[in-house]
Amino acid sequence: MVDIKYLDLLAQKYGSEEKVATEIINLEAILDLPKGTEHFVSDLHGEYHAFQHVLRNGSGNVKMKVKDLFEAEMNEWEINEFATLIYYPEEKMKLVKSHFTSKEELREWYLETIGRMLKLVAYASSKYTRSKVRKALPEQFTYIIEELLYKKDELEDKKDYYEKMLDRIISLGQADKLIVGLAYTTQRLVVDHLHVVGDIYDRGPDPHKIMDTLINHHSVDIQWGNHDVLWLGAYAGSKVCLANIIRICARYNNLDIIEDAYGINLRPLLNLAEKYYGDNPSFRPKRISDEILTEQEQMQITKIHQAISIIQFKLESPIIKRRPCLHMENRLLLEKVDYENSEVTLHGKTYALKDTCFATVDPEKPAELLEEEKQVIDKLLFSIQHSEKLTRHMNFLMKKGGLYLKYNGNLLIHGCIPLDEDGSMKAMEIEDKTYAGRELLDVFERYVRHAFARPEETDDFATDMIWYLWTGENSSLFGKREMTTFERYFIAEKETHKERKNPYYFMRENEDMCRKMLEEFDLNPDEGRIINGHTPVKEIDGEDPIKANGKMIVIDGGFSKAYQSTTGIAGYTLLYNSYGMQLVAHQLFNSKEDVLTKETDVLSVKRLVNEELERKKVKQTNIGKRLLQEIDNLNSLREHRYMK
Ligand SMILES: O=P(O)(O)OC[C@H]1O[C@](O)(COP(=O)(O)O)[C@@H](O)[C@@H]1O
Ligand SMILES: [Mn+2]
Repeated sequence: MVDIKYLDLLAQKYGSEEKVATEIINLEAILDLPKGTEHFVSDLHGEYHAFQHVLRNGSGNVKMKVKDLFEAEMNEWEINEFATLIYYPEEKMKLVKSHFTSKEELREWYLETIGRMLKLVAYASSKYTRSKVRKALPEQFTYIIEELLYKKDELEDKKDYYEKMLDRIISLGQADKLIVGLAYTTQRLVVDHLHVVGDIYDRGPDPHKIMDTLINHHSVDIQWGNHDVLWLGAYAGSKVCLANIIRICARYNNLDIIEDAYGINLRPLLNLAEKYYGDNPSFRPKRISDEILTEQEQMQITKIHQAISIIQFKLESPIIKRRPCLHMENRLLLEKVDYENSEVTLHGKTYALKDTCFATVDPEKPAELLEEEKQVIDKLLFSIQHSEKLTRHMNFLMKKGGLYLKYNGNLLIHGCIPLDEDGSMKAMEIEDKTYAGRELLDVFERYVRHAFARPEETDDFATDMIWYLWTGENSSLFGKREMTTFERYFIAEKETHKERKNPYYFMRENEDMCRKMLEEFDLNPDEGRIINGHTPVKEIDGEDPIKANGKMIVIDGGFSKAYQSTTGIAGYTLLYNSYGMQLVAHQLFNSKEDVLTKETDVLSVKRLVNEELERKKVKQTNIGKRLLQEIDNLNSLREHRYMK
């Protein structure tokens, strides 16, 4: 049954039969174009520069296209230099231009470079409609570029016309801007859509810059990682999440993110830290190699790190007590400590404590915050909830993000789908109802959205559930039995540091299990795949990121510098274009300067995940389905309004 009101609205939009017909023809043409390229990244962990690099080179896609076009006329060095110009046009142009000694030389370079860039843009845009390409062009040059792009050299007089146009661009001093514009257009065209499979935040120095990049990106979605949810939780009013994000920033020497990027005053916390804490080897910041810190700076961070960790441990206690359904009583560690003998008993075994810093802990009421601690955390919460930039970033995370995504037949999820040992979906009882599998993830997400919409409520169930998503056994984002933060600070025995993983992380090697999980999400197991982040793939030990006969792909390859020694590489990305899926393993990214001066583009090794038997078209994608629906509606409009 056609909804008449809806048709009225459509009729207003199109106005005439010809316009409806034109739109139908247009949409049908789009359906037959090859599917656009999807780009998957995960576990960026604040490594903005490395992320920028894979975005700018389209995971090697830009260079591949340059080679396709120019291999015959350019040598390897020239190809690399040209590719670098596409990645970092402003900086590279400055370097290149500094070598020229005459105006004529520069003019020649402009003519050749702009000519090549136009060819590249034409090639990269061949699978898009003109209107889509137009949107990717630099606004101020749209007209000129379109003239140049769609030129036909055969006509002599036209050739003249184009040469004149290029000459004028150069003489009017517009060539640099045009080159920059064309470079960004190319970057944009090689990747149609970006998926970020979680963990933008923590450990690395620039998550806020990544967020700004994503906000400006033409087409992106995000599957929240446990670290992203931790930041969402803090913003949504969870004090324990807030203590965690500051603790992690202190641990990795990233307090600048809190202070400078988000404008939060850490003075009250520092005062508290100075009052109660001294040096402590367990709390010295990591990652001090790239930045020399004075002894005094290190000491300040060490003290803050202790102060906020103790606040965190104290804040965990009341949540665990008021939420028995979370079954986290074994994490009431401050209560378990024997303060007199400085030891703790875990799973029946007693361990000596080391590097303790319990100056603010009252053994009688270990989880009680001092008045000063209360004030500090309340002030911090007020500041982060009023940080303009953080508000923007968190709203964006909510708008573009979710716990999982079904996209073009695949399931994208940061962590796991909690399973029992026997491979069934692990059930959890929440507020008197039992959930498992997809339903469990859906209810988790509802709590996140509920808490986010009510930032003034700090102790309600939904807010506590965000913390559970960070650290709880049944959390699809964490997926481990317990988070052993306390043990790693205070107990030497490594056996206590182990975080036992949910069976999912072993069973995902099995094809049938992956098929079952795809079905749980109503996806076709013959065609779909699960795309995962979260657990670093240890290439170094021979671990394969492509699992379960290609049904499971794990793309956490270690953008995070802190984890690169475990993985042996510097991150994976996944590309999915009309020909199939390819996994790209990236080698270490040193710096932009290295790329610019030595043309040492990060070496990337590509591996085929699958090849499509027939080139995939837009009509077989999510967007295609939407377009088909639109065409249906337009046909109804024609039938009901114009065909009498
Ligand atoms: O390496 P760190 O800073 O000690 O952090 C370890 C903690 O991070 C986690 O691995 C979670 O972070 P990831 O999502 O990046 O794996 C916890 O399981 C663990 O307790
Ligand atoms: Mn993670």
